[in-house]
Amino acid sequence: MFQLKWLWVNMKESRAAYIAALVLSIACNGLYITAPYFQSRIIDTFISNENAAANLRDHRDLLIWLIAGMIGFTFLRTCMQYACNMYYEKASQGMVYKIRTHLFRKIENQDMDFYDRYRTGDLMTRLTGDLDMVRHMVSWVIKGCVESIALFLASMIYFFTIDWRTALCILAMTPVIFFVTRLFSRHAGPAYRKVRETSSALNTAAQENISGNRVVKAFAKEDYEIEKFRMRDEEYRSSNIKAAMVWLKYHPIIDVAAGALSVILLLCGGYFMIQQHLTMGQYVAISGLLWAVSNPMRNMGNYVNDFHRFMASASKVIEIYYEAPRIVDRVDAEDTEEKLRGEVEFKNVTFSIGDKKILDNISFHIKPGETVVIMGETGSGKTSLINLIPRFFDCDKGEVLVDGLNVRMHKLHTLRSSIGIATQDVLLYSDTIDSNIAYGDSELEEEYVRRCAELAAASDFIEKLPMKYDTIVGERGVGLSGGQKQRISLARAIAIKPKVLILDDTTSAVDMETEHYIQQSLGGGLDFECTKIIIAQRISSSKNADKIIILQDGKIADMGTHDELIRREGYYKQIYELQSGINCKAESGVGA
Ligand SMILES: Nc1ncnc2c1ncn2[C@@H]1O[C@H](COP(=O)(O)OP(=O)(O)OP(=O)(O)O)[C@@H](O)[C@H]1O
Repeated sequence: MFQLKWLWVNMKESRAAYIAALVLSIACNGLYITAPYFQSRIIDTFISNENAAANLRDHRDLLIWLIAGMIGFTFLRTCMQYACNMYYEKASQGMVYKIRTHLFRKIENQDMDFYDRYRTGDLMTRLTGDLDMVRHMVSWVIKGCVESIALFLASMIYFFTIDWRTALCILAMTPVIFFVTRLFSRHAGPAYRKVRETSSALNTAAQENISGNRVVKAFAKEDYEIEKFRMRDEEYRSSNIKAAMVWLKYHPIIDVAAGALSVILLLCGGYFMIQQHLTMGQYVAISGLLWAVSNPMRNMGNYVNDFHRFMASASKVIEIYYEAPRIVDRVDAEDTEEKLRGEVEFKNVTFSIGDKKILDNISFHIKPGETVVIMGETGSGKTSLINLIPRFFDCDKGEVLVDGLNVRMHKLHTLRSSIGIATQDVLLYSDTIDSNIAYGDSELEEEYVRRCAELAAASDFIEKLPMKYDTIVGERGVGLSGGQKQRISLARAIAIKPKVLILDDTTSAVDMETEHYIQQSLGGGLDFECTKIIIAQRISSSKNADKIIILQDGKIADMGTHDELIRREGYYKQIYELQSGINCKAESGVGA
């Protein structure tokens, strides 16, 4: 029942409103017995009484009071019900708002590996469907249970005050309902957990499909994907049917038991009326209020259903709610704001993901303002290496230092906001080009945004777009070519005036001429001093670098300047010869 405790904790600010709503609920449902009470008094005094005509003549005031009471209490109950629903809504919306904001903050602050563990569709389900179920629990299920219990108790107390024998006969059905509901509850839990899992799988399939629609089209795999989605949909459908069948199996028993109450009343109530333990007015009052006993019995199954749905959803929400990132600010972290110069050093760094060693004993030093190019075969660990600088991951052994201070000792926000990264997978937001470059900084001057675009060789194509810098790019940059997206991503990294600029294969999709222009810009065009770490595969990118690091299977295979490396046998020399066509010429010479 941790889920219920968790709800209570999260209701802290809305607790008063919620308790007020619960109290009003109880009062409202208690008031349901007033109408039958007045009704029975009217019948017994003015209709079925042998002196009814005389009573009507002599006690007209009483009749008026009884009718006024009936209308007055009904009106009061309606007003209270209105206020009560308002409080429920306010409390539940307030609580869900708080949980949703907290969840989103949690997801935002998670480590990189969190996003490997959870799929986007699943996270979306937690933020939407699951949270809605939590709200449903607060504003509907608990409300319904409290109202049902209040109604049931108030009616039963009223029945006992009328005639304990008839009340006991009606109460005799309760154990049957209780037993059946318990049996149902045991089977409903697993069924609804399955529904929750299949719903998440369905959302994930839809999300991955929609975001990967280009690949689907490119491979003409629409039918394959439709079939895959249909299977998820089928699983979701059958899990829902199975859960519904559990309820359907028990529902008739509960319904028959609740319906039997009318027969019991007819037989027992009729008998006790003949025995003069009950008056006609009292019989009518019990009969008129019988629904207040049978409805809660019927509804119990629905509440149990919803309760299990809530338990399954709340468990998923709670999992993320308490998920703590491992990479956080240390208590003794230094605030190095304004002081960073851009010096980067790796000292015997080893890094693994799971059991797999990705980087092994890496050591190098980059002075502020230097340009360093990292090269190596695909999968050699280049991206993993640069990921350690802004602490997207922490290394297992050794130290990564920025300005002589271990990155773990920097405040995360200061460290990351001093590093500009243009990642390999370019992500643009469905917003204007201007907003994408000035990402999250509405104060950034338009002039400066244009300057950054110029440095990234993006201004020419932006100026040709229909709305120029106000052109809205589609989701993830749809509508732009790969090279155009890369250049906007580069402009965005430059716009924060970083102390360390990291480019992960950022110019792989641009033509040689544009790449040359970008190199010139980065070389002397920036109006701020920064260290550049560039992952590249082209010799044209590394020729003028202060240092080139060659990675091979997570180890530094070689390091030096362009001139030094082409004099040595190895990966760099091979790449150099390949790209400058030396081998080809030699080969063609041999063949001639
Ligand atoms: N999240 C991850 N979980 C497990 N292994 C990973 C993960 N990310 C990377 N790897 C592994 O780490 C190794 C290095 O990957 P990395 O992306 O750093 O290489 P890279 O040199 O940048 O490759 P590329 O040039 O293709 O971008 C690869 O073998 C890869 O499979």
